[in-house]
Amino acid sequence: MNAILSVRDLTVSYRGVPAVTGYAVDLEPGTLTMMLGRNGAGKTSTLRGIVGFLPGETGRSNGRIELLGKPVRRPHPLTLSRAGLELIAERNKVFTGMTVDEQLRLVAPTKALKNQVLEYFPRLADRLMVRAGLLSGGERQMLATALALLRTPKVLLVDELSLGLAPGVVRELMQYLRRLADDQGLAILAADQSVSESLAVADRVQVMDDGLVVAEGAIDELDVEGVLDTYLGREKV
Ligand SMILES: Nc1ncnc2c1ncn2[C@@H]1O[C@H](COP(=O)(O)OP(=O)(O)OP(=O)(O)O)[C@@H](O)[C@H]1O
Repeated sequence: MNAILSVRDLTVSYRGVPAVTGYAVDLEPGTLTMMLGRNGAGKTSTLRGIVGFLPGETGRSNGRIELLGKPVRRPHPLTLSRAGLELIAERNKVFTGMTVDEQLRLVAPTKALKNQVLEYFPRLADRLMVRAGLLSGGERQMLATALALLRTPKVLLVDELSLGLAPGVVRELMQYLRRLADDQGLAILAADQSVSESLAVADRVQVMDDGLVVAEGAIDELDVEGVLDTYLGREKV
């Protein structure tokens, strides 16, 4: 096992009310793990619990986390970002008044890295002078992903990249995740509700229900039909 991020016994609660119990995952470089589950299943809480809540937030997490072989004693989004783990949050925040180029330049350590990241997102490259507030939903997700990549993470956690987007755009974004795992060797854990688009790109799948992982496995081992029928409703792949 060559896990770059390892999580065991993660619990997440809000004001003492548990939202996630006993979560575990191992992420290896170059792999894409998709976390599926209905609204309220605990996907966002799991990802937030891994990176840690900020003081003032109601969420609390507990568990054993190892990043690059080192135990993470008090997870905090900023320290983990510096250590190589980025969370692209649901309804991520981009600065709507700044152009795409201004935001990329703010974060990019070098122009070469900015150009390298833009190669993944030709649509963004075409919209460099556009204010982020005028981008489409899919383009905003691309910008948020590009900004995360400029911090050169080793592990990417992605929350609902597909939220509110048309299936064609979702497929495109999922292909970016696949390529980032394949080309850059990133270990990616992405929570999503777009089942068929997620299954099309995943190496492994975790299904969450009511705060628990209720099914998981490599994509070729998983009883997809059974999981769909039991936990995810009637959508067919
Ligand atoms: N800030 C919060 N305060 C209190 N309870 C919360 C908070 N955030 C989430 N919860 C609760 O935790 C549980 C899991 O929610 P979570 O958002 O993690 O699920 P999810 O699978 O990401 O759902 P969705 O797909 O709708 O975002 C739900 O019962 C939710 O009501």
